[in-house]
Amino acid sequence: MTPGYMSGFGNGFETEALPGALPVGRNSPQRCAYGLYAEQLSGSPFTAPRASNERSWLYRIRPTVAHWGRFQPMDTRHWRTAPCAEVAMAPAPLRWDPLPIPGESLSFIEGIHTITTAGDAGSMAGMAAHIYLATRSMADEVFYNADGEMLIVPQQGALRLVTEFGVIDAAPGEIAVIPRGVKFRAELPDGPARGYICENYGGGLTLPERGPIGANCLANPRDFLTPVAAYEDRDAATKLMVKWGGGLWAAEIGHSPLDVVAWHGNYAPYKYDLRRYSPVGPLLFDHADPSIFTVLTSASETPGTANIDFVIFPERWMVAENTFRPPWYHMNVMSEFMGLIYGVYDAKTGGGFAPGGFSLHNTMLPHGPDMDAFEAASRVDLKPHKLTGTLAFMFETRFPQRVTAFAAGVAQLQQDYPDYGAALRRNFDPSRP
Ligand SMILES: O=C(O)Cc1cc(O)ccc1O
Ligand SMILES: [Fe+2]
Repeated sequence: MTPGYMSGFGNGFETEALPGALPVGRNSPQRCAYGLYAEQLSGSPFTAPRASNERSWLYRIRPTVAHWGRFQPMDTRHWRTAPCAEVAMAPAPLRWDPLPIPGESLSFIEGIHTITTAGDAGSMAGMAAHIYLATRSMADEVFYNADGEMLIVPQQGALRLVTEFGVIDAAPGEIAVIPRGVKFRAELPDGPARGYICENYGGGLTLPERGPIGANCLANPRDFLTPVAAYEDRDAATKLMVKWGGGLWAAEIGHSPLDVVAWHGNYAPYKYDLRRYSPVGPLLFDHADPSIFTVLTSASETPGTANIDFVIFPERWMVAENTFRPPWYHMNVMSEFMGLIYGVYDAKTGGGFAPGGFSLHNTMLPHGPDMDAFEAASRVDLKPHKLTGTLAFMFETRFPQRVTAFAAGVAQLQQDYPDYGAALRRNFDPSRP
């Protein structure tokens, strides 16, 4: 089965898997078609301004209260939630080799390994950066996250996300976003899978303003795809898992809660192919701030200060004249978690930043190109040059990120990375302007 999608970002969508399942011109008829129940899922406060007001109406076989049970606490394994101060780490740049996918049986949920947490989930501010390592499809298990929205970045192996709203297939190079409160199961159509997750405790991810860029380029709304309604009518023992208040809880219920026959609204999961991103950049000289490559942003209450920016470093032409083209050396009030989906990242050509690996350049910690990248970029003949076959990304947040005990202790933490700066040679010669 190939999932069907509707195009557009944040549209008021409507979709029905059975004809006439959606009420016409109203949300709550006295009796819904086919004996369905109507249920509203609100992603924003009822009174949020129109531009940020998010809700959908779901017409389902049973309302969520009937999918409910007595929840028992589950082992959270390697999943952590902010605030989480497990270890004190000296200020240093940090980088990890890819975590291998283990041989043991791990579902998408069981395989979540938190690397950093930031802010405070209870205050609905901040985020966590996770790696997922999955070896088995979820079967008769459904999950939803009350603590945050999940931005999923596959790096190896595809995911099939069977959600209440419909089915999303996401392969490396694509991303999928599951809003807070949306139930889903993750299946592995190609076998073992690895990738990154940004768990967003704050306001929902949305498209950034384009400002003087105008009406086109960057991430274009029509490239975002939301699934058409698809439902399961299945009375079978099912484990419903909920992440709530930093804990994981499970209840046994007797039916699939993915039973939404029709829905309408603007609060729904979606996917996006990062290769559709149309970058805009420096055409003559200098290196622009990475904010030009923002795909999605989660606003905070302070204008211009994102709770999270999701930024990519895609294939693109480098044309700037008399310019050091890779990222400059810098210190940033925002903290930067980076991952590499494939290829080579232009600031780290020394081989230490591998696809599937990740790095953390925390609040006000200095970082920049490694020695190989600096030497090559300062001497290269500056012809127009295309960076090809590369896709890196950054989860950037206004909050400092705290490393988990797992990430601080794992064998893939590169012990020598904090010293890469020391390899940069002194070139100063006062007699040579
Ligand atoms: O540190 C990094 O590699 C990410 C980054 C890239 C860039 O082009 C400018 C600033 C920045 O933080
Ligand atoms: Fe940076």
